[in-house]
Amino acid sequence: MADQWQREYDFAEKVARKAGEEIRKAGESEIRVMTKSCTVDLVTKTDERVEKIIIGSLKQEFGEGTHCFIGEESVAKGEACILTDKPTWIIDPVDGTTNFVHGFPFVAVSIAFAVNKELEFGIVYSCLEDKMYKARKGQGAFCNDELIQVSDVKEIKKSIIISEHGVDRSPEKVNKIFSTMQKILCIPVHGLRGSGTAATNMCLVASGAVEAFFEIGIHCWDIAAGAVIVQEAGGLLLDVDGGPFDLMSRRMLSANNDVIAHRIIKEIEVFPVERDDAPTHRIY
Ligand SMILES: O=P([O-])([O-])O[C@@H]1[C@H](O)[C@H](O)[C@@H](O)[C@H](O)[C@H]1O
Ligand SMILES: [Mg+2]
Repeated sequence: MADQWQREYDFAEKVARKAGEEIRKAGESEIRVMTKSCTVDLVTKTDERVEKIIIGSLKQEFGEGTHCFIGEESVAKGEACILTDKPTWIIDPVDGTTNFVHGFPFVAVSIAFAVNKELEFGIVYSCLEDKMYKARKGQGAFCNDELIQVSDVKEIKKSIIISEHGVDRSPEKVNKIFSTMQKILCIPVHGLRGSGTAATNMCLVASGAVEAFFEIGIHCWDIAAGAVIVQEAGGLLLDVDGGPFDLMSRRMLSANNDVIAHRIIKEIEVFPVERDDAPTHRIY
């Protein structure tokens, strides 16, 4: 069916815009900060409220029980994080919570939709910049309705690379992250960056502002929507060791092309993380 999931796609954009408005308004008043797995893993009442608004609106539009949901704050409260073949929404209500708390101006709403474990579309609304990124499988990627494309740079020495350090601050992991960054910086690349939101980082790859973004320790809700947007903009997704991308593995490299991707992979010091769908999963 040609327009299958079109209603879901259109509605997701509306919901993302509404969620972004809520986040912008909430940022104008005092923000109540709480923590999750550790003292640097922040969450606010806005994260929880916006997730409820998104899931509530989707249930109201498409009916209770027709779709499954994986939402960052619902999983934090103990809901399962298992991707099945059923139509499933994968939601990060506030990607860049630390940015939101500090007033650092990159915060995104990330909404993806998967069927038979395949991503059908992704919406990333970078709400403080008012940039609506979206992509549907096979139909290109857009920012504010303009077609976007990854950069055509193939020389690593002419690239900008993004990585992030996440919230797990165990010294062995931090050492590996910074050792990787040092090696990449000294290739040398033009620069290293990080916006503080994985969803936005992926949109920066998709729109050609940077050549690659990788992270070990991200979650499916941080990257599901961005994954469609990068691919539809002509980029690729891989595991950080060069194997196939696995949404639930918490390991992801997105790049403009395979030359840049494989040059970065040579430098990445991989460390173990528990999968999102592991039965004993602890949230980081
Ligand atoms: O917690 P959150 O702000 O939704 O998401 C975080 C952001 O995407 C950050 O860029 C990334 O480095 C972390 O790994 C994520 O957990
Ligand atoms: Mg996130």
